[in-house]
Amino acid sequence: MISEDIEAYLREHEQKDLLRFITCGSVDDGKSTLIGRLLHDSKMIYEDQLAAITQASKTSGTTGDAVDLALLVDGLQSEREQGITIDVAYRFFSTDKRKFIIADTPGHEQYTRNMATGASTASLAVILIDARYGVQTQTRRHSFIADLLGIQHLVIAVNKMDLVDFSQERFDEIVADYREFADKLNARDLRFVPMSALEGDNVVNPSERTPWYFDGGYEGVPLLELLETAEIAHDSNLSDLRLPVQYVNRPNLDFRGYCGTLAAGILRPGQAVKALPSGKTSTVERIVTFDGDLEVAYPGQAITVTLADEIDISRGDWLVEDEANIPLSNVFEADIVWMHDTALETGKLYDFKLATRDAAGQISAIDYQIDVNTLEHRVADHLDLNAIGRCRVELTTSVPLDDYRRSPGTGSFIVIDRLTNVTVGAGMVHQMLETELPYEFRAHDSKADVVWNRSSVTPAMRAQIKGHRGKCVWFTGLSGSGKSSLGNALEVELNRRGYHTMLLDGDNIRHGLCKDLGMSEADRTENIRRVGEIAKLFADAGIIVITAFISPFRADRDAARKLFNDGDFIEVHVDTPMDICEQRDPKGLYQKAREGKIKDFTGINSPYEVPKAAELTLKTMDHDQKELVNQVIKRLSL
Ligand SMILES: Nc1ncnc2c1ncn2[C@@H]1O[C@H](COP(=O)(O)OS(=O)(=O)O)[C@@H](OP(=O)(O)O)[C@H]1O
Ligand SMILES: Nc1ncnc2c1ncn2[C@@H]1O[C@H](COP(=O)(O)OP(=O)(O)O)[C@@H](O)[C@H]1O
Repeated sequence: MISEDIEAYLREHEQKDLLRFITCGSVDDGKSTLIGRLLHDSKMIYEDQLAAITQASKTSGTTGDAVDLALLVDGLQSEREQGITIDVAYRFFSTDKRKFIIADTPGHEQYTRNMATGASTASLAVILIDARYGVQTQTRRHSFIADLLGIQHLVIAVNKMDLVDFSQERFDEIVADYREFADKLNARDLRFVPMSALEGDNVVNPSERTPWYFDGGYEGVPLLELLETAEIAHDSNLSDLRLPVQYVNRPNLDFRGYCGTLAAGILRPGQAVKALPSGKTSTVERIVTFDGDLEVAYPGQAITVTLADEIDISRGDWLVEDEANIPLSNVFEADIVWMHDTALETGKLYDFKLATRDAAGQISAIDYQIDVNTLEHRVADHLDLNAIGRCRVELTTSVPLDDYRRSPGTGSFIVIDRLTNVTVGAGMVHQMLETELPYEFRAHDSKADVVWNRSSVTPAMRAQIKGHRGKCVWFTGLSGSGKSSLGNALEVELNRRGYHTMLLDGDNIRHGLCKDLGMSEADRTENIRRVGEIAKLFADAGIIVITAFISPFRADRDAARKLFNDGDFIEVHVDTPMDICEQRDPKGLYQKAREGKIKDFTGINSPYEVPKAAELTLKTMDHDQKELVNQVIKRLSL
């Protein structure tokens, strides 16, 4: 169609959606051959290029009589690698269903920064594995970097299947290995394809040599189809409106527009918005673009917005929903990829560009460096080129910020050397440490002067030495339901298996830490708050904490849960019916309560709010203790 009706061709292409992906692997894994094949089989190679590589294949190719498609890509690559700065090579191709941009970066460790750059705009990563060697150090490195940059779709292309006789057994083995490692990643969509890029199996066309790939257990589609159908529409954050203002457009006195790329959320005229950090509110009147006004704008679109009121907004400010409550922060944790030969220095003044805002600041501490090959955490006092570390950033002014995983556009930044103006690092915000509420919410309280002192040994490092992470198993249930007995049995079993544990039990804590508290609702809430904090400290020390408290209120349990990372707090409802607890009555408390001698007794004259979303519900009537303990251990996934 290109030659017959170029206009129609372009129109058709404009309508198609675009997938940006990154290919991770080295030439040895068959990466260049794979890219060459995608370009070739989707007819994106010019006739003269094909003629040239056909000729070159005869003289310098490695594929015998067949055309060596790797030459197409490697020709460019060697050129690039001679240069001092190796950028990311972007290649374009398209099929009937989608347009694609491939970010092609070299696979070696010294190109980590290039890979991070390529990955930062990609929605999907193709991770190449040589079927003969399986999951390698570099597979883990590539997957980790892709994951760090928030890529949610990983396609694991097990290449060179022709060299292992298209063995399903080998493929299964690699898939199992990879899955075990991928447990540590956040990516939510993992696909596996057995392939031979060289011979064309399962790249564009389904291969007859892997019938087992198509009969159920696996995706059963070639790589290209996976690329064409990967569900990326919902990857971007459509719920939190974020428009960082790039510049204010004032061509004449009648028009004032705020220009920027919508980083997250959906924007329509009429939307009530608030500017940050000022907190001033207004309503969107028009969404202006080069091609006319829009009724709706989506993330990634460059727009100019006009507002109903004249409020003071400048470059770097954000427009968000008027109801949004976004704290301003000047101290935060971030993962930083260092991109310059001169190492990162803590305490040195750098410029930071956060979305459209410029701010000065310093990297005040490096919590740890992540070994990109083993994913282990190490103590570090500087970061060399290509190193990645979890750092603490302190800006000289408070700014609105997002967590990178929630909104990459407003949760990332670059670090700039103030003297040379060169970009030396890129970062992803992980956590706000010191926040203040913007504008009218600000209040002064005496506790605001307390700073959070950090230790150089981090929870991750403590966990590494212990051989497991700290977690919390939170038993909740009526008095006499069996919390203490189960907690005790669980601790015995975990100890037997070599885990480091600590049991916190209601009766014991109330003799010491909480001896000032009674059984009123307020006192129970304070009791559980303290227990939650203590449990968190133990977990940070790398210990599996088991708590056995009635903890009757849902909000209190949820507050404890919030102290932990996702997956590290396991709420276990010991669900024993009230009449059974009352029959057991080991301490005679139910009887006393019935006689009116105890006021506020849980279940009788004080409420117990049954968990709605506990990780586990245990029926002590139906199973013996050993079985129940095993259920908990299984759920702990240690
Ligand atoms: N009024 C009243 N209501 C409930 N329980 C009472 C009360 N008074 C004393 N006890 C004893 O205290 C234990 C409960 O303490 P907790 O710290 O687990 O309670 S709470 O979570 O703060 O609600 C509880 O222990 P368990 O039976 O092991 O649950 C009781 O033995
Ligand atoms: N799984 C179980 N099946 C039957 N009885 C149990 C079970 N777990 C505990 N019990 C009995 O119930 C009583 C209360 O157990 P306890 O662990 O002290 O509960 P809690 O700590 O929730 O008050 C004890 O007499 C104990 O022997």
